Formats: sequence, structure tokens, C-alpha cells
Amino acid sequence: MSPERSSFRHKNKTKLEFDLVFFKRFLKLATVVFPKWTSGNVLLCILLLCLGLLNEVVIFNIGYIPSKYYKVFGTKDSDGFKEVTILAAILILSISFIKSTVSYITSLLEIIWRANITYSLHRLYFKDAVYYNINCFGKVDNPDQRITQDVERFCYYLSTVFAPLIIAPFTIGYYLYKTVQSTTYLGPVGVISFFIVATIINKILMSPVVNLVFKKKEKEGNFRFKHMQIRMYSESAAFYKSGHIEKNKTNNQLLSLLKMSQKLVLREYPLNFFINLSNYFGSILSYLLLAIPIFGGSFDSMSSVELSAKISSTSFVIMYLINNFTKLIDLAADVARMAGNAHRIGEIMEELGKVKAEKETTYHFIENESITREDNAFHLNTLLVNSEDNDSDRQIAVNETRRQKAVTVDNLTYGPPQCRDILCRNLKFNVELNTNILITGDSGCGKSSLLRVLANLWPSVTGKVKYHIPERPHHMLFLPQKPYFTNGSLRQQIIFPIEDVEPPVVSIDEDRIHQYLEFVGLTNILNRVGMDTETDWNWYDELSPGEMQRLSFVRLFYHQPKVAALDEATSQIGLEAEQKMYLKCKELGITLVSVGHRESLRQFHHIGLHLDGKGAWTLQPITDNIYTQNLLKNVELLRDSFDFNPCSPKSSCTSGLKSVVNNQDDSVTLSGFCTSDAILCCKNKETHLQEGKSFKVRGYQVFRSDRKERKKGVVMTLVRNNINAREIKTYMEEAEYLEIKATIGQSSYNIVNFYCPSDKKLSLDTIQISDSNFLMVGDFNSQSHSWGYNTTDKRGETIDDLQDEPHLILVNDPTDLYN
Ligand SMILES: Nc1ncnc2c1ncn2[C@@H]1O[C@H](COP(=O)(O)OP(=O)(O)OP(=O)(O)O)[C@@H](O)[C@H]1O
Repeated sequence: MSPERSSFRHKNKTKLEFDLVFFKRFLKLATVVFPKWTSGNVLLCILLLCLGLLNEVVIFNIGYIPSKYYKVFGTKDSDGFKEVTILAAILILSISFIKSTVSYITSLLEIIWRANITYSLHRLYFKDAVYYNINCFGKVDNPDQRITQDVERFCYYLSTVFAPLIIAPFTIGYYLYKTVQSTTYLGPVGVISFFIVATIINKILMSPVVNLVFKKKEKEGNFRFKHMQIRMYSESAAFYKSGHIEKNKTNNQLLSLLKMSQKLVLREYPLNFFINLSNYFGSILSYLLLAIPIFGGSFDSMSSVELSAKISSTSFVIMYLINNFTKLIDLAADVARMAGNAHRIGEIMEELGKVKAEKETTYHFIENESITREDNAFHLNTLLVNSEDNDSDRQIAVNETRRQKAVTVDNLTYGPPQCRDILCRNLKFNVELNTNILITGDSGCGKSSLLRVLANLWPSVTGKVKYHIPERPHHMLFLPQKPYFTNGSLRQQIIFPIEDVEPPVVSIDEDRIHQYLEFVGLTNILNRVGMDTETDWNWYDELSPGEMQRLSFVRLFYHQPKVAALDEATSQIGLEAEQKMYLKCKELGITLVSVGHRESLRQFHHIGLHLDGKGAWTLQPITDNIYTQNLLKNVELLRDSFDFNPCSPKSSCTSGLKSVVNNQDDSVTLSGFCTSDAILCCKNKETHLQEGKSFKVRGYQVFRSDRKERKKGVVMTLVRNNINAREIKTYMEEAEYLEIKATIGQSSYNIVNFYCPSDKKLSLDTIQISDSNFLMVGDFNSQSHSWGYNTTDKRGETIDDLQDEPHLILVNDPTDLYN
């Protein structure tokens, strides 16, 4: 939150005064400061009260010591002198003990109160990401400063005024009684009237001070924030050589603070003037009060000696009473500062309560549902769905899933909180395990915002997000656009957001962490800082942006959540590293919801969600990923280069591309080979070749299966001569296929050339699908929405099912439907 924004938030604020609102807030704080009557805190206050009273008694007696010395000196009473000296020594010891104990208890109370208030604020602040909402959207400025500094100042001023305030009723009561005894009603009435008038004037003078203390605190926060900003982004600022601009901006913040401080001291001036006036007026008030009976003739009957004695005794108690009242008036300045701070804490407490309540009303967590395979499958290559599509059947097609659902986004409309802009309307989709989703769209269209809504950071306008998995790090983890690191050791960064155990447990995790650090290329960091060294630096200053992203991936690999939301999590690392990270996620079975602009990300995702930023969206299977494009290109090359069978039409030679590609690490290499100028392999069906009749293509090895009874011939695969290939299976019972193993570089690929005439059984169960590097090309004589037909027939369903389990990817050339 920028300082400008924080001051904007306060433009419409009502004036904060020493009024009812203050008393309400103060009472609320009192319940936090004194949670129970029996708490140690209350006992300390009682002890403080007792010591305060004792202090008054001792001071009172010390006041008599000089007169006692006069007396013993006057009578040359040496025994009396010793007694007075011993008494004086005891009183001095007592007062020293009492005063230092009072000071100790006051400081102790200050610490306890600060702890109580800060813990209470932390409880509200760190609950359900309220800290995020209050910092981004809350209506109070500088929450951090309120919690760290204003609470400290409030407790300091409270502890300063607390002891005098609790003792005052007792001492005032005692001296009132004494005054009544010696002066009848005149003394007390006069002193109380003085106090009432002084209090009213004080209240009038204090209110603007309270408001200015509040505003000064805000300016202090803004000034500190500016320095914090420079501290956090010093390198970026230095690149811009922006020292002079930042100096001006920081000086402006300082100027604004100084102006406010000036205003405050100016407003404090009349208050201090009145406090001093009250003090000195109080010192002669006793004589003014005595003047009334003296000049009124009440004491006319007394002799001058009696009158002197009367004046002496009466003025003594009145002065003591006045002194007690002026002590209270003296506190006015501190009370004003305490009130200013109390307003700031009270306000943030109220705001935290509001934000927390709002969060609780928009929280839609659903406990793990039992999910049957039947109702949870997702047709990967299902129909394209978009926000304008009102055909419920088509939408059902998308939502009709056979995979395990992790998150359901149901009719979601969202936009920035407290803002009328809508970023996306009526969004519907499921996040399903093993189906990666890529969210794309222009900058500012609401991609990250969607993740914010998924993470319950932003409320939805309508619709909801349902979680079918718990929102815990090993089920669902978010890697935000700006990587986050807490203070602490390297291990603590990796296992975050789980807390480390003290001392760190050396377990199998240790090996895993080392492995992952090595995998992402961060062993240098481990060597530099060690695993458990408590660092006192800021991780943001120590790591490069790319390293921060790599370290975030170590965190991801460590937790291995079922679902991870990655917000441009690879934007600072190269394509090769990006591929490594994504493939590792696949290996670890982490389903990804990624936000990103890079084209290279498409290959790792199955569904694309595109947002236009104006409310519209489209959800589309990603079939034009890199592999597909390369393979389709390959088909084109194949068509242009060869006509293997002069008897059959050219198109049947290549039969479009209805293949099933197993998307594993090395497929990139395979697709690379396929797109190279040389065609490495190609397949054909219905060769029209007679059994045993020789057929050669220059530069290629020919693998074919012939069948006597099929005039049209069967399947044939051609492989470049320089590739090591061998036939590993020929199947001819119902459908017919030929499987070869081709070794390219370090990798081997199983390539199945498949053909099933329409009158034959599909026989897919006879095919052994290997874990990786598996390519199946064929004509299945079947129809499915998955490859662009309007209907799905039985065979289509069977083929849809085939891809599910081993996570095959169906690649389709939509322009060649018939074949
Ligand atoms: N805290 C916020 N308060 C108000 N508006 C916000 C806030 N955060 C983001 N926005 C606005 O919401 C819109 C969507 O922001 P979002 O961060 O989702 O964009 P994005 O699509 O992820 O963009 P990019 O690709 O640049 O990261 C933007 O117009 C942005 O200004």
C-alpha cells in the first residue's frame, strides 16, 4: 500500500477526539489489556495501587522531617535528633524502594499490556489472510506501524498516567476529608470548582491534540514506508539512478511529517500553557480561598496568633488537595497522546474484525468428497466452451468428468474487491487431477485475480469455488507471481508454509531436499548458507529472481501437492529449465493450473482457459501444442514426399493423423526428429500390396504385415535406414497392427501402426502401452467429439478411455475429419 493511497483512505475521515468514541475504544482495549480479573496483570495493578498509596504516606511524612529537625535543634535534643535522623533514613530508604518498585512494576505492566494487545491484533491479523485484505483493501493506513509502534506508544503513555490515575481517587478523597475538617465546605467546593473548570478547558484544548497525534502517526508511518520501499527495492532504484528523485520524494514525506509535528506542537502550546497556569494558580488558590473568610470577617474573633495557626493548617491541606488535582491536570498532555494512539489501535481492531467477518462469509471450503470414477472423467478433447455458450449440453460435456475433481469453479463472476469492474463472468470449469490448465490472456485481464479468487483472497461477485481437496500445502499449493520467502534458514524456506521443528529433524526429507536443490541447480546456495544456518539477511537481497523461482519449485517438489497453481512461476528462468520444472511436476503427479504468457507453456497443459479481461472467456483443449504441430507438419511432409501406394488415393496413404502420443520427456526429441527435413518414419494402411510381394523405398526400412484374405493389404511402417529399428509385434486377429521399436540416440520409441476395419473388433486390450516414448498412429474407424465429430460412438468411447489411464494425449488434425 503506498503512502499516497493510505492518505487517500483518510480523506473522508471524521475528526478523532477525546470523546465517546475514544471511551468505547479505550474500554475495548481495557478488556484486552485485562482479560481476566484474576490475571497476574490485575494483581500487579493492585500492588501498584498499594505502593502508590504508601508512597503518598511516606512523602507526607518526609514533608514533616524539616519541621522535626527545627524542633530538635531548637531544644538541642540530641536523642530527638538521633530519632529524627533514623526516621528520616527509614523514610528515605522506603521512598527509594517504593519509587523504584513502582517504576519497575509500571514498566512490567507496559510490557504485559503491549504483549496482550499485540497478540490479540496478531490473532485477528494473521487469520484467513486478513493481513492481505487489510493491506490491500482495508480502510486504515499503515497497519504495520499501528501494530508495531502505536501499540508500544499507547502502552507507554498508559503506564505513565496509570499509577497517578488509580491513586488519585484515594488521595483526593483523603485530603478532601481533611480539608472539610479544617475549612468546612469552602475549601473543597473551591478546589473542586477549580478542577471542574480546569477539566472542561483541558478537554477543549486536548481534543485537537488527540486528532493531530493520530495524523502525525499516520505521517510517521508514511515516512517509514518510503524508507522501507527504498530498502526493499534499492537495487532497482539504483539501476534507474533515481537517488535524486527518491530523495525528493522521501523529503516530501518528511516535510509532510514535520509540518504535522509543527501543527501538533502548536496545538500543544495552549494545552501546556493552561497546564502551567493551573499549576501555579493552584499554588495560590489556597490563599485565595482563605481570603474569603478572612476578608468576609469569619475569623475576626481570632487573635493574630490563632489566625496564623489557622492559615498555616488550612493552607497546608488545601495545598495538598490542589496538588493532587493539578497532578491530574499535568497528565492531560500524556492522556492526549495516549488517546491518539488508542484511536489508531481501536480503529485497526475494528477494521480487522470487519475484514475477518467478511472473509468468513465468503469462505467455501468443502470437505473431501468421495469421488467415483464414473462421474468424474474429463474428455480432454471435448467441445470448445465459452462464456457465450448457453447450450447446457455442451457445458455439461465439459463438466462431465471421469477424472477426480479437485476444484469446481461454478458460475464464477469476479473483479477486484471494492471496485465495480468485472474481470470475468459466469466462469465454469473443473480442475481435475492430471489435467493441467493454462490460463492465458492479456496483461491485466484477470489471470492472477482468478488465482486470488481460487485462493479465497478475493471474494466472488457471484458463483463460487468449491474445493474437493483440503487447502493444505500437500494438497493445494500456490506459487505466487512474486516469490515469497520468510525469515529463517534455507530449510525453513523449502518447507514453508509448514513450520520447522526445533531442532531440525534429519530424516529422509534431508535427501529429498538435497536432490531437489541439485535438480533445480541451487547446490551453490546450499554450500553458501548451509541447510539450517539462521540467516540474518533478507532472502530477496541474496537470490536472483530466477533463483527465487527455482527455490519456489524446490518448495513445490518438497510438498508435492495434488494441485499447484503457478502464477508466471517460470517467467525468470530459461526455456530448458522451465521444461525441466514442468516435467518434474508431471513425474511427481502434480496437477498444474498455470498462468503464463509464454507459448512454450502450452506443451505442458491439456486445457487452455483464455480470458479477455472484459468478462468473456473460452475453455479449449490444447491440441495444437508443439508436438501436435510438429507431427502434423510431418504428415504434410510425408504427403508431399511419397506416394507409397500408387493403387490407393494419396490421402489414404497418410490417413490424417489420428494418433495417440505419450507425452513424455523424450517426445520433444522425437518431435524434433520428425520435423527435421528427413522423414524418419511413416505409416500406411491398406497397402494393396500382395502377400510376400517385394516393396522397397529408397533410404527406408520397410516393416509390413500382409494378410492373404485382405486384398487391400494391411499395415506398413517405413523407418529411415539410419535408425535402428526392429519389429516387436504383429497382430492380425481382429484389428491389425504392427509394433516396432526404434532407437534414436539414447532413447527408444515404441511405434504402433494400427488399423481397424469397421467390421472388426477394436482389440485395444492386446496393446501393451509402455510408460514412456509410446506413439500409436492409426485409423480406428470410430467417431468421437474428441476428434471433431458431432457424435461419439462406442468405439470412440473406448478410445477416449484408452488415453485416460496411461495419460496418452490424443493428437488430431481437425482439417482431415473423414480420415
Ligand atoms: N489489489 C488490487 N486492487 C484493485 N485492483 C487490482 C488489485 N490487484 C489487481 N487489480 C486489478 O485487477 C486487474 C487484473 O489484475 P491481475 O493481476 O489479475 O492481472 P493479470 O491478468 O494477472 O496480469 P499480468 O499478466 O500482467 O500479471 C488489473 O486491472 C489490476 O489493476
